[in-house]
Amino acid sequence: MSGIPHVLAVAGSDPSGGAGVQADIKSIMACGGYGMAALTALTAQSTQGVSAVHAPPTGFLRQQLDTLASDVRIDAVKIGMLGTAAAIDTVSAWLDALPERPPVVLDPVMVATSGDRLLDPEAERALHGLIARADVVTPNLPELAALVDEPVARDWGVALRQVRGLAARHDVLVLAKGGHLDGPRCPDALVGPDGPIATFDDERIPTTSTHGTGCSLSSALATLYARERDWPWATRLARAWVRRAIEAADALDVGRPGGHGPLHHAHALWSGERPPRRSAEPDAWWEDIAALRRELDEVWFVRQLADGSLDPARFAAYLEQDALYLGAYARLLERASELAPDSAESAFWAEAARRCVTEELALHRSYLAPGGADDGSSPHAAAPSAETAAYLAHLERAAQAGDHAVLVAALLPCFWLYQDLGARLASVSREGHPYAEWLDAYGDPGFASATAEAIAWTRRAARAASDDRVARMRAAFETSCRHELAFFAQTGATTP
Ligand SMILES: Nc1ncnc2c1ncn2[C@@H]1O[C@H](COP(=O)(O)OP(=O)(O)OP(=O)(O)O)[C@@H](O)[C@H]1O
Ligand SMILES: Cc1ncc(COP(=O)(O)O)c(N)n1
Repeated sequence: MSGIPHVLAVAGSDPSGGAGVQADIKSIMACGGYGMAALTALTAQSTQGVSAVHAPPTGFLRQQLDTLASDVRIDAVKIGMLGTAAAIDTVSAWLDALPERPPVVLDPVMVATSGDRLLDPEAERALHGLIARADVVTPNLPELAALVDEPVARDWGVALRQVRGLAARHDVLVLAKGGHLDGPRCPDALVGPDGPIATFDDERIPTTSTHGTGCSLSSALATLYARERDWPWATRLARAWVRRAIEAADALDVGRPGGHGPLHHAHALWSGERPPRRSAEPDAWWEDIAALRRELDEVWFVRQLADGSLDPARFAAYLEQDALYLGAYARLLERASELAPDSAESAFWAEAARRCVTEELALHRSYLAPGGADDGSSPHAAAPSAETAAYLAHLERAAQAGDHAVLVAALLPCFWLYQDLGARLASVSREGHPYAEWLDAYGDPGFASATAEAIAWTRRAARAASDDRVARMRAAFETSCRHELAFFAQTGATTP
């Protein structure tokens, strides 16, 4: 494979170029794929609406699909307007006849933005058969309502419930789209039978140029999935790309006022950007744990630490555990130093281990035993909690495996999550705040630059690693992040 995925749009034609296969091909190209199209229907359409629909015989649709598949490798399929139950059945039968079914994104087009119908009402039932053959379905809210036979959702909670019902019914992923909601936000969610697996929430862009957003998003998703092989990532990238195409739409001047103009599909291409792609490791891991990071901000202990209302006894209990943790963590940093592939990196981890003991543990001591002896001993002989023990056991296992790349990935969250949280906490520090010294320490620029360096060494290790080792690095990183969350939550599991 050349690395450029072949993406087939099975959809209708929109001569105005904003929706349908015209939008599909533009989106596929902009997202780094080779675009192909089999036509299900011709529409007479402009930015003002649809004036006629002509559907070729379904035998001809099948012939387009078979002729293509007998020659060209198809890496992903996007299905859009189908028009009739007969076309739906034709596409279902063709998918079943393929020796290997490629990933399928189904945009169940029923009604255009202009309000014109693009699917026979009696064909809605037949769509369920095709949904069961798709990997992801991308209905807008009115389409979703028709598919679950309920009124159109007016709030996001209802939409998510409907989407989950559809996902469970057909065991598919459903992308719930908030484009049709009222209000200033435009949320989307990728939902499986067990609930959301990725959620997104952006501001609504004030514009009438939304003709073809659904077509463009689903084509971008099929293309980016074919390249990235990860639905949440492909969704994130596709949404971000569509959003920028909506934002850039005013650069175009297509159609008379009063209609719905197209997106600017070439917005990034014309400014010389490469097609969207997933960020490199470990930045990709960081984006993957966005929900966990939000959860961390909401931990009761963190909120009360920030506003200064935290009970000092609870803070002391946390510090005792943290001191125990840091003592062991410093030894593991030394192990990373021993395993490092060169002296520059080795020096970094050794220095991090030294700072961990001399600066961070010293700060703990000053809180736990003001004026106490600075003899390097642990400030308190508390026993490790279950959370501390579990986190350290995970890190010890990574160290014992002797794989430098996996160990540094496991050690990284203790830098990164603290630095990220610390930067926010430092901004609320003020004179007289009971935990000012603590907040200031984590907002320290020295700690920020050490974190940046730890990220850079991990990035270098990931670049040199095999796919399999990168997967182990990622798992080690994510597990450490979950332990960090549990660690913060341990003293605040119950509100006082
Ligand atoms: N005004 C807007 N601002 C920001 N994002 C938008 C806006 N309108 C739609 N979107 C986004 O565009 C994508 C398509 O959503 P939408 O709900 O409009 O689908 P659709 O109705 O199928 O599209 P179409 O307009 O092609 O029928 C979603 O990711 C949605 O969040
Ligand atoms: C051929 C064709 N396919 C799909 C749509 C839906 O797009 P939109 O809802 O943005 O009008 C359309 N208008 N025309």
